[in-house]
Amino acid sequence: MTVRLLTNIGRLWTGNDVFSNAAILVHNDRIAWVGRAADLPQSVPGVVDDIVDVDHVENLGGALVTPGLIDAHTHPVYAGNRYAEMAMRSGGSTPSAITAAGGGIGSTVTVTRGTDPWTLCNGVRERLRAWLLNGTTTVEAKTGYHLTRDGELADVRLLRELEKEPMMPRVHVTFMAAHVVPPEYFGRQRDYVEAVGAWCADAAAAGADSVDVYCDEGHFTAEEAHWVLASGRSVGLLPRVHAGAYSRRGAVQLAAELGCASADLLHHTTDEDIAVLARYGVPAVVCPGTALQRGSLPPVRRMLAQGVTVALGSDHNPGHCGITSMSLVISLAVAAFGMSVGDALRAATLGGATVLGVPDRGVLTPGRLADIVQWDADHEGAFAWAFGLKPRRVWRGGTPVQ
Ligand SMILES: N=CN[C@@H](CCC(=O)O)C(=O)O
Repeated sequence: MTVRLLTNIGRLWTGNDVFSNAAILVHNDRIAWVGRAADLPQSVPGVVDDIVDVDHVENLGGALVTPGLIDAHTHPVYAGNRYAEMAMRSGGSTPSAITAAGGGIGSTVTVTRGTDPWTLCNGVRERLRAWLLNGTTTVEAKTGYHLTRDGELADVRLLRELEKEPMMPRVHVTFMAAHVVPPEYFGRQRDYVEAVGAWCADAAAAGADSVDVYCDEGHFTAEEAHWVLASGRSVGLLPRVHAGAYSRRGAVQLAAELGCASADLLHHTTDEDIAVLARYGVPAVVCPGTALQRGSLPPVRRMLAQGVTVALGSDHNPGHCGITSMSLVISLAVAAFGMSVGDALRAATLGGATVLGVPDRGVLTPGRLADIVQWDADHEGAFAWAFGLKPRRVWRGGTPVQ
C-alpha cells in the first residue's frame, strides 16, 4: 500500500473544479482526496491516520496539474512511413495520383504485412511510449493495416500485451479490419464485409474493446458498415464509426441507429447531422491534425452548442498525421476549431473517457484513477499558447513515469 501526497500545486484543473494552492492525496492507484492544500485533513479514513505518515511527499513547485490526457482516435499499428506521399499531397497531388505513385493506405498494408512481428512491435511500443511521455495516459488504438483475419487478431493481441509493459499508457483496443478493402478482395467487397463481421467474435476473444468501420467514399457504405458494427456489437464490442471524413454517406444516421459509442472525424457534417448526434446522444470525436491536413474542419462549436459530447483525437496514422501529443491537439483544437481552452481540455480528458466508456478516469476526484500530469506552466491557458505544452511529470495509476 502506498500513500503519496502531491503538494504545492499552483493550479489544479480537476475537470470538475479549479483549485489554487492545491494538493492531491493518492492511495495506491486511486485519488483519495483533492482540494486546497489549506483544507487537507489530518487523517483520511482507510488511507492514512496522520497525514505526516504518508510514504511520499512531492512538491510540484506551483505548477499546473490536470488529469492524464486521453487520445480518443489513433491508428498506431503500422510499419514504414509515407513521407513521400505527404510531400506529394502538399504539392497538390490528387488521391488517384498518390495511389498511382504507389501510395495510400494500401501501401502501408503491403509494408505492414511484410514486416516481422518483432519489428512491428518495437515501432508500436515506441509510439505508445511517446504518448505517455507527452502526458497522454489513455490511448484508443485501432488495428487496420493487416486486413487479414490472423494479422488483425495479432494486432489486437499486440496492443493488449504492450499495455502490460512498464512505461505504457492504458490502451483501448479497437478492431478495424473494415478500414479499406484489401487487394485480395477487390471486386468482392461484400465477401470482405461478411468475413470481417465473422472475425468480430475472434477479435472480442483476443481482447478488443471496440469495433470501427470507415464509412465513406472509397471505403464502406452505410449498409456494409451496419453489417460489421452490428456483428461487433452482438459479441460485446463497442461500435464506432469513421463518419463524414470526405463525404456524407449516412454514417451519422447509422451511428444513431446502432447507438454507436462515437462518430469520428465529421468534417462534412450538416446541422441536421448535429441534431441527430445530439438527439441520440452519440459523442463526436474530432481530430484537428487530420482536419487541417484535409482542409475541411468539423463544425465543433455548433456541436457543443447543441449539447453534443465532444472528444479529441490525434488521428495519428502513417498517411496524414504523426502527432502523439494531445497537448498539441488541444492547441490545434483551440486555434482551428475555435474551442475554448476549457472545452478543449475537457474534450481531451472527460470527453475521451465518455467515448471510451471508462468512467474511472478523465477527472481528478476521489475514487478515480490517479492518472495525473504536472505541466510546464502555471495555467491551462498555456495549452493555447504553447502548441505542444510539455509535461514535467506524469503519474499513471499513482506511479511516476520515469
Ligand atoms: N483516420 C483514418 N484513416 C485515414 C487513413 C490512414 C492512412 O492514410 O493510412 C484516413 O482518414 O484516410
